[in-house]
Amino acid sequence: MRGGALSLQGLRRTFGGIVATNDVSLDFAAGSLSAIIGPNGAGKTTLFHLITGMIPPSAGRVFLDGQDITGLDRQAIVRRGIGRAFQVASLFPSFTVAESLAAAILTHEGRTANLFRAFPPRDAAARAEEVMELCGLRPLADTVSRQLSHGDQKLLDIALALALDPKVLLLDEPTAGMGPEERWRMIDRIHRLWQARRMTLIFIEHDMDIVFRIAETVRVLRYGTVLAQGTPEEIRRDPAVIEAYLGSEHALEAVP
Ligand SMILES: Nc1ncnc2c1ncn2[C@@H]1O[C@H](COP(=O)(O)OP(=O)(O)OP(=O)(O)O)[C@@H](O)[C@H]1O
Repeated sequence: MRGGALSLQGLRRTFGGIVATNDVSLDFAAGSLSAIIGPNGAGKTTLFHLITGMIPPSAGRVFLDGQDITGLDRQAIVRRGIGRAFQVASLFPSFTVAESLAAAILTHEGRTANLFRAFPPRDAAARAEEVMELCGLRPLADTVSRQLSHGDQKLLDIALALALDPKVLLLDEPTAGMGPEERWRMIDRIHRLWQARRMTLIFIEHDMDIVFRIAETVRVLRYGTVLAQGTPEEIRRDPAVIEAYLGSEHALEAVP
């Protein structure tokens, strides 16, 4: 089991007069797969920022495997095992997929001095191989990042996060900007990654079909607070969720 147990306790974050996150307490079991949903402005992305140390909470605490990680800086939190897919593929547009992954691994290990050697050390290269294999990026190993399709760039972003072997992986709208077919391919890929690695996976998603298809548990945010949480079936039938967010047609849909 590679997953870590994540516990959020009373997380609150304000921006001036705006309360983006208000007393959010949520538990994510080690190795679980959860979706976070909610209308625009519900505080989903802010919650990810608080978990990853991008911004400090105004109140509340974050625990990973029982250890308080509140207030640690981003790098320290990454080292503790919380990963997040950022749009990083485009940061090194002239690196190939394999080079980007090796660079991410070396940087993570604090061996940045080695970054510009002609060949990365064997272990970094081997781990880059492994992640490429896992993500289906092997055929694109020698492709320069800027030449990747939008979907493959997003996949590389996920691969870069995975290369650091996270216990908890956060994905913020991993299918944004994709057509229907590419979207399902991506979701299928993410689901298989989770099955292979069993990290704790938490993703923000607006597409309810995707959420209901793959999430084990769904957490619903509204106005910065937790409106509901439960299995997709429970959420689908929750009157507060139906009224606030989903619309009755989703509640009545048959599960595919
Ligand atoms: N840096 C910031 N400064 C001021 N207000 C902010 C900041 N970040 C977020 N907010 C506000 O906090 C609230 C929650 O925003 P957040 O981006 O977390 O919501 P979200 O659920 O991710 O929305 P979306 O689905 O549109 O991405 C919003 O009212 C937003 O305007």
